[in-house]
Amino acid sequence: MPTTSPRAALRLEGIERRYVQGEGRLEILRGADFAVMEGQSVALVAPSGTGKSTLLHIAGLLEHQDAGEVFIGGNATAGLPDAERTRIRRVDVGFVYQFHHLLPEFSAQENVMLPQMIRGLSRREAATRAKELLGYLGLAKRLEHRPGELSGGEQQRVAIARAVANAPRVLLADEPTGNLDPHTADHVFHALSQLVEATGLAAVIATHNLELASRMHRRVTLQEGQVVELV
Ligand SMILES: Nc1ncnc2c1ncn2[C@@H]1O[C@H](COP(=O)(O)OP(=O)(O)OP(=O)(O)O)[C@@H](O)[C@H]1O
Repeated sequence: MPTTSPRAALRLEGIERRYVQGEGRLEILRGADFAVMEGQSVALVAPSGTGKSTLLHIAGLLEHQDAGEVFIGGNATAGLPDAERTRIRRVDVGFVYQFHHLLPEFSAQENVMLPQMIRGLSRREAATRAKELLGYLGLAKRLEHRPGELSGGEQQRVAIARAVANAPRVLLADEPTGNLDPHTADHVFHALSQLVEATGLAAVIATHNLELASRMHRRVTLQEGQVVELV
C-alpha cells in the first residue's frame, strides 16, 4: 500500500532580511531555510535579538523578506499582491503572542468567535466552534468571562483558541508563555501540544524556556542568520 509522506505546511527557502539603520546594515537572516511538517511542533530557541520574531513575522506573511520564498501549504507567497497575502494569512496562519491581545469588552467565547465571523461564519456556527475549542482547552466554565476576569494562563489559552479558530495550517507563537509563571506556562504548553496532536497543525514556538522546548518534536536555533537544527 502506498504511504503518504508528511507534507510541509510551512517552508522557508533562502530567506534574507536586513535592516538599514543610518550608515549601518544589520543582516538578520542570511539565507535561512526551514520547513515544518503537518502535525509537527518546533521550538525556536535563540538568544535575544537574533531574529526569532523577524523569522516568525516573515513566515506568517506579516513582514516582507528581502530575498527568498515562503511556501504555505506548498504555495509560494513572495510575489503575491498584499491583498492575497492577507487572505492567506487569515486562512492559513494563526498567531499567539506573549501578551494575549484579547478584546477586553468581549467574553472569552466572543473573542474566539470574532475571527470566524470575519471569515463569514454565522454567529451560531462560530459560537459552537468557540465553545468546542474552549472546552478542549479546559475553559468550558469560562465562556462568559471577559479577559479581565481570567487568569494569565486562561487568557493565553483563549488566545490559542482564537488563533486556531479558523483551523489554520500553521500556528506561530512568539514567547507564548513568557509572561507566565512556570506552572501556568507548563499548562499552556501542554494545551498547545495537545492541539498540535489533535489537529495536524504545524506549530513554531519561539521560547526561552528550554524545559518546554524539550517537549516539542524538534528544536531549532538561529546562528549567523541561518536556521540550525538542535539535536
Ligand atoms: N524595524 C527594525 N529596524 C531596525 N532593526 C530592527 C527592526 N526590527 C528588528 N530589528 C533588529 O533586528 C534584530 C532581530 O530582532 P527580533 O525582534 O527578530 O529578535 P528576537 O530574536 O525575536 O529577540 P527577542 O528574543 O529579544 O524578542 C534585533 O537586533 C533588532 O534590533
